[in-house]
Amino acid sequence: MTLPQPVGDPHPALSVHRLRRRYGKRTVIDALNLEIARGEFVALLGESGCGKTTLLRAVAGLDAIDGGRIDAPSRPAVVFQEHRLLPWEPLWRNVALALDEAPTSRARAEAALGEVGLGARLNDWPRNLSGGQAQRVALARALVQEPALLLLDEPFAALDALTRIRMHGLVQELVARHRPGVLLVTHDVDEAIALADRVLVMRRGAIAAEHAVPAAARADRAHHRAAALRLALLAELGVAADLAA
Ligand SMILES: Nc1ncnc2c1ncn2[C@@H]1O[C@H](COP(=O)(O)OP(=O)(O)OP(=O)(O)O)[C@@H](O)[C@H]1O
Repeated sequence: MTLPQPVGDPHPALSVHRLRRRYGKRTVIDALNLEIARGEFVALLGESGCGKTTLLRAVAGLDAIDGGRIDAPSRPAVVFQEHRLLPWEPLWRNVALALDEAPTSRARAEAALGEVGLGARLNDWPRNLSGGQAQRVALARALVQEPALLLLDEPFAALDALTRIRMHGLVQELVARHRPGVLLVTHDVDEAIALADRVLVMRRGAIAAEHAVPAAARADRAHHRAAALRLALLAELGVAADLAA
């Protein structure tokens, strides 16, 4: 007897089926479907107000939904645009608190801070950190939980260009080591191409387009395949092609 073959990943990091979210009478997310495999990096682009943050907050369990289903194997970890560190706790405790006071939480927090290059600052305070360093702590706090799904809501948007490039390198390293599924919300087309395996374009509350990112485009932003993808994404985002040159 031949059994039917399963479709897609049998144990995805995230599965969203016909999600709906309303604010009052306005439908902001409408019948949205999304699946992210373990170890897959997905970037979500879309013009302001199309519903990206609403989707991310629903997936994080921070907001109610009005219809459909969200399945994730465990609680996702989230990094926001602001670091959201507790100013009265030293860095190691800011990270350890994500582990609900497990007996090993201090050692694990220290290891996680080491991974983001802050192993020498364990007892320092959030007020003494630069914006990039604070986002490193936020990343350590997310990854120490060993999440199956990592949600990144424009985590580099407030950083200067050089720090942002360094953070891209760090995130690539960390994701390669920990292999969570990742959903990155960003406004930056180049950031999406540099980091993601797959880029989604959201429009009016649903996924309107989807592109796999060729490895050559990810590795080299000057590669012709990166340029072609960039133009296609900008066109889908409604940015005129002459601006994209
Ligand atoms: N709490 C709320 N109450 C009412 N409307 C809301 C609320 N939160 C968001 N909205 C509306 O829902 C729509 C989607 O908002 P959302 O923040 O998800 O967009 P976005 O794509 O993340 O935008 P941006 O890129 O500017 O962050 C917007 O029109 C917004 O005004």
